[in-house]
Amino acid sequence: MNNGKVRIYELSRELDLDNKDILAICERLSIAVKSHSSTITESDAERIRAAASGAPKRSLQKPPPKPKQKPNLTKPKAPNRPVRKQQILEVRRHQSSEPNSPEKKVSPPQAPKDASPAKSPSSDDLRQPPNRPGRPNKPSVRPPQKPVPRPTGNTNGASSSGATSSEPSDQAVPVSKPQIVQPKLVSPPSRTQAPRPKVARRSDDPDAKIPVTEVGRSVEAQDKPAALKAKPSLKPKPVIEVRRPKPSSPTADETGATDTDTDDTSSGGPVLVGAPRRPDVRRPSAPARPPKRGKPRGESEEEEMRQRASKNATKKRRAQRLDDDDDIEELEAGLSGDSSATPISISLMRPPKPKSHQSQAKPAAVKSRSMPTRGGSSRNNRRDRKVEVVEDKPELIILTNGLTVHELAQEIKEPETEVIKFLFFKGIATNINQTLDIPTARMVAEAFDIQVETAEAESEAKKTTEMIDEGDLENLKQRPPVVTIMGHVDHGKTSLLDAIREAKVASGEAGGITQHIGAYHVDVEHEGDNRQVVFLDTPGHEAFTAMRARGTRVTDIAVLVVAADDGVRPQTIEAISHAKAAQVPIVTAINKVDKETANPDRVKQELMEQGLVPEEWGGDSIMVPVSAITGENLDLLLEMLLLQAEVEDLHANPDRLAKGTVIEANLDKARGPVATLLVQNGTLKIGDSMVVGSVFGKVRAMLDDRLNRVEAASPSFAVEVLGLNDVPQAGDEFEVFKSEKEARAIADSRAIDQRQSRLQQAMASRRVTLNTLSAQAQEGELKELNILLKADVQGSVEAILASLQQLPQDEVQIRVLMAAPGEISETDVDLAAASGAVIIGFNTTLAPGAQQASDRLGVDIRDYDIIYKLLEDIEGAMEGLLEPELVAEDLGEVEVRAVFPVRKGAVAGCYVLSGKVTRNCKIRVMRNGTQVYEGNLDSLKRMRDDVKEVASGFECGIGVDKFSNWQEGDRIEAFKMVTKRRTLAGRSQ
Ligand SMILES: Nc1nc2c(ncn2[C@@H]2O[C@H](COP(=O)(O)OP(=O)(O)OP(=O)(O)O)[C@@H](O)[C@H]2O)c(=O)[nH]1
Repeated sequence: MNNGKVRIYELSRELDLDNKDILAICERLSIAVKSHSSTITESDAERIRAAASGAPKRSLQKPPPKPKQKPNLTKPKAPNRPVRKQQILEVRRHQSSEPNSPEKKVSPPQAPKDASPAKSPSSDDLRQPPNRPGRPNKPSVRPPQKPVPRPTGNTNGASSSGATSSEPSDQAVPVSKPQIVQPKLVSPPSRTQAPRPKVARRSDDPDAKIPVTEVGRSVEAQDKPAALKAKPSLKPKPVIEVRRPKPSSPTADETGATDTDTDDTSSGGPVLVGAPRRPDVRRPSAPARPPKRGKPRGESEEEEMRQRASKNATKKRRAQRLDDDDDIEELEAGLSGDSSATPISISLMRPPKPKSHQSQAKPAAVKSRSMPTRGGSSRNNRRDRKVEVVEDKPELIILTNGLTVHELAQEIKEPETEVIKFLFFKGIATNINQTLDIPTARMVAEAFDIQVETAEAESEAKKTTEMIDEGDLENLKQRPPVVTIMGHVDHGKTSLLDAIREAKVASGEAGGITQHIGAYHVDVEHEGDNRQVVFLDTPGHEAFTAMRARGTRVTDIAVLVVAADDGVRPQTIEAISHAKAAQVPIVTAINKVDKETANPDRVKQELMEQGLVPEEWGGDSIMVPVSAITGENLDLLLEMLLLQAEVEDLHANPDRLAKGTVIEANLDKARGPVATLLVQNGTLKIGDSMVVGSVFGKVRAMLDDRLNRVEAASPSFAVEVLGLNDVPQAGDEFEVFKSEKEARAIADSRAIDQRQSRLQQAMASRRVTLNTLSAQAQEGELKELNILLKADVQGSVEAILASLQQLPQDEVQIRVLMAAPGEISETDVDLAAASGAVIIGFNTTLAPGAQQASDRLGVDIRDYDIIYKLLEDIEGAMEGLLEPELVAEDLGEVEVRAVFPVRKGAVAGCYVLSGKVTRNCKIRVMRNGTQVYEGNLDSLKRMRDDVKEVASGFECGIGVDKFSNWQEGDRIEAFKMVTKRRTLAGRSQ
């Protein structure tokens, strides 16, 4: 002061203001001053003091809670004010962050231009880190700072120790570079006590979880805009640690669950300050991905991360919408074994299709058609190119009758063309409307790997059980056993049956007269009861197979007759097979034990080889040594049959309409159609309306085997029935119906079916005929070789047929009338004779009578045991059917040595070089290697005489009517045309 005057610069020093600030105040207060050396009155000085008291001071280092944040007031005035300079540096560093920095997004500050500090190494160091995206802000190197009191007055005395100390101090602190972190602004003391919420909150990134850590607070203060930091009332911004959401717990993430997330430290330390935050793009667990094109690496990573997060959120929402979360989880698990990485991986994947789409993607019915092994490659190629909706091929079809090619193709799910093609290769020309019989249809189906069962076979298997219905179960009563006698020829079947009948039937009948009706029932005393056994009388051996097969279907027990002196023979084995196939128990009668040569033990031994082990040898097969002549053990045999019947537990319901089987049938001249019916269930009565096969009948009369008229026939009894409209076939089933009308309707229906079947068979037969009468045959171009093939086994048959197909059949066609395993029978000879066929046997024998028949009918029977010999003969036979061909046969060679003109022309004087030349032979005149004539030799002379031929080494004269241009040196080739049998091989060349 000076005489009540105060100079401006003194006042500025007093007020710690710049002179120009004082001058400005003076100007504002209209105090006339010129410079800082001007004087003013004390009163003006007071006014200035008062005015200056509201103005900001040059230093911002004032104690909290009143931080000075105005940039224009924080401009450093001198290097000795590092605190202010560092404060400004801090503000500038933050404001100068890159545009994409999250800080700017959160609170876009306006960087104060005047806050730029003077360039200094320290400021440079501090400026760099925050501007690098993804780079940690090094919060850990900055200890939590406490407010530093604003330095007052001289700051030169500031020591570095004070700067590094974390203790609060009221003294001015000359801050060295590390201390410039201005902890006061970042963490005011009042805020250090603030509770630190442990609640993670969601940032803009829905997946980010934001726990709070104390460490990050200093970082927050660093990065916060200065204007924001200056707000006294500003609550402490928590340092936010962005953690990756747990991919395996999307639900918790969605609901903001925090208890688990706050403990997760695997994703790295704090990376961003303030909220909202973005995820740390540098977290270690994030998969390394190449930056996208056209974008800076950091930016692309950030964008990619954002997209991933968005996709992930979308994915989760989709997953929640889907009912089946398991699919999503499975997909996620399948995509990445590391659950921590699944969110990103999932987001990059196509979302799983809904299940409905998946099921439609590969419908079961649609498949690429693969061809069977048969057929040409062209067909396969065609099929491979198209995808069809096909049904699965059946493994088994059941045929009840013949069917057309079209129907069969539908059954086996194959194109008609394939069936037709297959049959064509088998030598059967068909079209889709032609009917195939069951064997042919079976052959076709089996060629396409489909098994075939016929209704007939099915009924055979069920025959014994189908006779009893469920309704019969309550009324079942014991019935006599039905017994069939089987065995080899002359082993005594008839004798045994007669012996039993005579002993058990005739004895009780007047005169002992019985009638052959194909079945007999005998009375047997068994354990005090009068029991009965019904025997089916098998026909003669010529029809043994069919009737025995039928017999076993209706038979409860089979009596196997084996002659004790002959043992097991082929028909014995066949009978065993039939019985076993029908699951009929066998009781063996070892017959003729009365003979001296009888050896029952040998028979038993042989039977053991066939699987029948006698009881006395530890097996379960009943074997009774009997004699039909002496009657020995006949009672024992019957006893055994009844015991076996008890084991079989045979029952039927007599209280119902009858069902059964035809045993025999014939047309009696006096009585009309007659059939022996075996009642297998129910009771057959006079007047019953029945259907037998396809024949209607009304029972007019019934006779038993003792010529007794009977009114009713109970189960297991066989009766001869009169009253049928037609003769049924043995083996047909019969059934009684309640009303005649119903029976007639069913019979008519069956008759129609049967006629249709016959018609189909006839058409099938005619089809073969049509095949032979092809156009070529009609024109005489096609010849046929009819063959009837019999072989030992089916495999041989097929092999031979396959070989025959290999033979060329362009002109001569092989027509196989029948090919089957088995011996050559008399019937085969008849068929061959009727068809003009040759019988080919392979490893088989002739049935009795077949040879005589073939001799009588002139049928050629060829037997082979080597297949190539068979084929050779077949080929020879085919060649025999080929038209013979004319071939030139050389005779000799003649040289012309002189030409003699004659009246009509010229004759050649020749010399026979080789061979011979004959009159009327054919010649070729060759001149210099060229043929100049070919024709007949008309005159041949030796000397002046006509001769028939001239041999080699002699001269001769040759004249030709149509050729006289002879020249010396001509060569004459003499030859003749002969017929030769053509061969298949030659023709085929
Ligand atoms: N010694 C003796 N001879 C018997 C016996 N049984 C049958 N024979 C004789 O054996 C021969 C054949 O008897 P069949 O009863 O005709 O034999 P089969 O098995 O019925 O013959 P096929 O009807 O042709 O199959 C006859 O000459 C019988 O006399 C027996 O027990 N002892």
